[in-house]
Amino acid sequence: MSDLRVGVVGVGVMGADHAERVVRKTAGARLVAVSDPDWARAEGLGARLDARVVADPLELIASNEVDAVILASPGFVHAEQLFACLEHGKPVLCEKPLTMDAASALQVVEREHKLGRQLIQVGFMRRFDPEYAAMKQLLDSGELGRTLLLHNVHRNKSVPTTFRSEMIVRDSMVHEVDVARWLFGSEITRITVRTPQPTSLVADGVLDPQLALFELANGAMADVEVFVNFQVGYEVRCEAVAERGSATIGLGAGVFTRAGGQWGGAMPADFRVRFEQAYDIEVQRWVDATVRGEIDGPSAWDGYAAAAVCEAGLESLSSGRPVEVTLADRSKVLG
Ligand SMILES: NC(=O)c1ccc[n+]([C@@H]2O[C@H](COP(=O)([O-])OP(=O)(O)OC[C@H]3O[C@@H](n4cnc5c(N)ncnc54)[C@H](O)[C@@H]3O)[C@@H](O)[C@H]2O)c1
Ligand SMILES: O[C@H]1[C@H](O)[C@@H](O)[C@H](O)[C@@H](O)[C@H]1O
Repeated sequence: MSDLRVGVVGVGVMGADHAERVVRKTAGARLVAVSDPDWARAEGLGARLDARVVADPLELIASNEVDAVILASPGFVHAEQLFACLEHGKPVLCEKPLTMDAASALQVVEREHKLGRQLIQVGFMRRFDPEYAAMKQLLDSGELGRTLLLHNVHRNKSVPTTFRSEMIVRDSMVHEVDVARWLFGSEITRITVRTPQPTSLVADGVLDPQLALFELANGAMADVEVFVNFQVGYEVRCEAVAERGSATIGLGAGVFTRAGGQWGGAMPADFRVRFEQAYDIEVQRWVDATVRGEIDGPSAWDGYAAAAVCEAGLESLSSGRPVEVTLADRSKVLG
């Protein structure tokens, strides 16, 4: 069987990381093309990884030389590029968020459904992280009884100054939205986002950190603190509280002081370090499934459901009130 020929669209932080991963760590796949409006960036990476540089992302997607696409462009261009992937029958691993709002995400789900074949997998990589996966296995085993609630912490060392309050919901909190839906196997029906006084280390008007509460259809709840300018390092924790015990992931051992880049031991600087294994497993399983003509991970529906929750979250962020999540009827959309 010949290697899956992969093209990467958008080769900034995440796209360059995935391109490198395809070349160095993924079996059964070959990087053949990269595309980015920043020509110098694409050219540098293409030369280093021996991949063709294509100026127009849509041309890369349409190319007969590309079997499957990794989409790591900014979220606001995902919809157009996903439609192109569907039009050309190209399997695609699309970085989160699927699209910028629930309406366009639902259009993507519907367009894919019409094709009668799942081509889209969404980059909610935490599902592939060995710690999260072990926690899910434990909770699903029923050993701790029913899971009642989740406490989540999501902290980035810092983000670019272009990162606004809405992005904290749509780009960062969206991971906990997916984790909660996945761990509970239930939809989020209501979301409340509140903000304490913001850190003084960001521009005026940026509401960082944020605290959210998710209420799920099965009666469970999840809270999350998202703080994207924590200064110290990258920290993602999740504690599941069940009837007969709790399970926590993302903890180092011992000392609880966080200062000067240290917490017990060293803290990872960013998601590429903390979730390296998750990204590796995600891409390998996506390649293997694509060769079989399937997906093996979060679907377009998962991307849509997360977009719908984030949209309600943004409304709650501005009103401070709980907002019901409006979700299309899955059985009607997917038949
Ligand atoms: N799963 C994760 O943990 C994770 C981590 C970081 C980023 N992401 C996601 O990955 C995507 C990229 O984020 P990033 O941090 O790499 O951003 P980035 O700004 O570093 O890179 C984005 C790249 O896309 C290019 N670009 C701009 N418009 C484009 C277009 N129309 N077509 C193709 N490329 C275009 C930019 O020139 C840039 O090189 C986003 O969707 C983001 O949410 C996911
Ligand atoms: O785009 C990134 C990425 O999704 C990371 O996993 C998350 O921790 C960041 O907050 C977000 O900005």
